[in-house]
Amino acid sequence: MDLSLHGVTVNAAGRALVEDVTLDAPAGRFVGLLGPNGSGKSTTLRAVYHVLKPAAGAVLLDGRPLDTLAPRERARAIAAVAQESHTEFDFTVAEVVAMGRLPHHGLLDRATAADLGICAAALRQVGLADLAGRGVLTLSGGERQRVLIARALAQQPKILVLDEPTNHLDIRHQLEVLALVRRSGLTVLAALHDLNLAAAVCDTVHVLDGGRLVASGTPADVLTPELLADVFGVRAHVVPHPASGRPQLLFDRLESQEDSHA
Ligand SMILES: Nc1ncnc2c1ncn2[C@@H]1O[C@H](COP(=O)(O)OP(=O)(O)OP(=O)(O)O)[C@@H](O)[C@H]1O
Repeated sequence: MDLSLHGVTVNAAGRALVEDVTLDAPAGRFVGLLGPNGSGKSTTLRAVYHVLKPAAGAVLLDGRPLDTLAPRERARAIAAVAQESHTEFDFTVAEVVAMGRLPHHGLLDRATAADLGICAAALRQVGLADLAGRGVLTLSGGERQRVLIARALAQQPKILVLDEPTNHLDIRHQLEVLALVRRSGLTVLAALHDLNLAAAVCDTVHVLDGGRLVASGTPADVLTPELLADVFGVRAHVVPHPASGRPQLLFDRLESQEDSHA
């Protein structure tokens, strides 16, 4: 399913948090949303998973405006893993993942054998099958993050919206989760802070700065030393990864940046 944003503006507290954002996430592509802290990544994603309503513009699924879809239709199309989504209730891991099946049933319907199979497969995919009976409050931050990804996969959406999906994950799990999401074949729109991971995994990236899109294209086109200096205020060298050929960034030490300001 194609996801596109057309001129999306989101206002709050009397100002535009994001303004006139237009981007496409074509079916099956992994699209990264990059930008410094406070640049509007989460706000943009919230407009996509319908927690915030754009003041102008539209979010389109296969060309249909998101707000013309019924809530259940939206929930079947889009699964989101938001930043710091946490629960105060001590549900088991299996119960949290089973919540991903709700858009496919009524709230009071019992889970079918097929649902249980889908949930078990999602937990296996994130490497947490052994923790199905554990209370989520007893999990580490990284384990909890993987449970939320399993819940999103169990939802069997067409589009995955991920806000910092590798937050809390160690390096092996960062690579595994992103590879798993890529293999899923779903349309993915993900806010990512790690620019090297973004360069390794994204088909296209879009960079926000001060609530506006300032660059869009392939990681190689976008992640240039000039953009990294202008938008992130860092000096970086871009080198090809020796195995994949994808761009990788080597950052200068802070001292040498201070020297350059002297
Ligand atoms: N409800 C709100 N009311 C007022 N300001 C808000 C609200 N939500 C977000 N903001 C502001 O909007 C800007 C963009 O926030 P957002 O969370 O989208 O940025 P981000 O790029 O995801 O940042 P980070 O990388 O730090 O997670 C920030 O300056 C933030 O303080």
